Amino acid sequence: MEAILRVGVVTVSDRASRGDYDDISGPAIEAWLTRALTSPFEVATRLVPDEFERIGEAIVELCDERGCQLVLTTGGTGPAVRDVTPEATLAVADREMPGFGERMRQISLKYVPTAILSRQVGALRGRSLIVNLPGSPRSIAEILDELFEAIPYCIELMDGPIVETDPEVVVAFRPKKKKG
Ligand SMILES: Nc1ncnc2c1ncn2[C@@H]1O[C@H](COP(=O)(O)OP(=O)(O)OP(=O)(O)O)[C@@H](O)[C@H]1O
Ligand SMILES: Nc1nc2c(c(=O)[nH]1)N[C@H]1C(S)=C(S)[C@@H](COP(=O)(O)O)O[C@H]1N2
Repeated sequence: MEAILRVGVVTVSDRASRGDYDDISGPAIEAWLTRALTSPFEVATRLVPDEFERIGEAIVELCDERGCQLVLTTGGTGPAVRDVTPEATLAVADREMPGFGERMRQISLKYVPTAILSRQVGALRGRSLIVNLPGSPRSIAEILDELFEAIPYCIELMDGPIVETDPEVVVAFRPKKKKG
C-alpha cells in the first residue's frame, strides 16, 4: 500500500486559462486539502480551457503518469455550451460512481437552488477517483466539507493510501469491521 496521497487538481476555465482572471478555485482546493488532511499528500495542478480533449488529457496524465489516486476538477459542469467537463471525465473513465453526483447536488442545494445546474460526476480510472466540482470558488469548501467523508474509504478500497483528516474539518467515515 502506498503511503502518500497524490492529488491532481484540474481547473477548467476559459477565462482563467487565458489570464482574464486569476484562478481562485484551484488554489481553494489546495487550501482545503491543507486544512483538512493530516496524513501526507502532494498536489499537482493543471489549468486548461473548457475543451474536451484538453480536459481528458490532463486527467489521463495525472492518473496514469503522476499516479494521482484522487483528481479533483473545478469548472465546466454547467449547461453553458462550452461546459464539457463531465463528458470529458466520463470519456476517460472506466466506471461512473453515480453516488458522487447525487451527493454533491444534495449538499449544494442547501446553498443555492442552482445546484441542479451542475452536471458534475464522480468516476474511476484504474485506481484513481475523479470528482468534478463546480467552478464557483465558494462551492469548493461547501462541497468538500461534507463529500470528503466518503473519499478516504473509497481510496482505501482501491488499495490507495490511508487518508487521515482533521475531525474539526471533516470526519472520514470507515465502516466498522466485524469482530472475529
Ligand atoms: N477558476 C476560477 N477562479 C475564479 N473564479 C472562477 C473560476 N471559475 C469560475 N469562476 C467564477 O465563477 C463563475 C461561474 O463559473 P463558470 O465555470 O460558469 O465560468 P464560465 O462563465 O464558464 O467562465 P470560464 O470558463 O471562462 O471561467 C465565473 O463567472 C467566475 O466568476
Ligand atoms: N455548492 C455549490 N454548488 C454549486 C454552485 C455554488 O455556488 N455552490 N453554483 C451552481 C451553479 S450557479 C452552476 S451554473 C453550476 C455549474 O457550475 P460550473 O459550470 O462552474 O461548473 O454549479 C452549481 N453548483
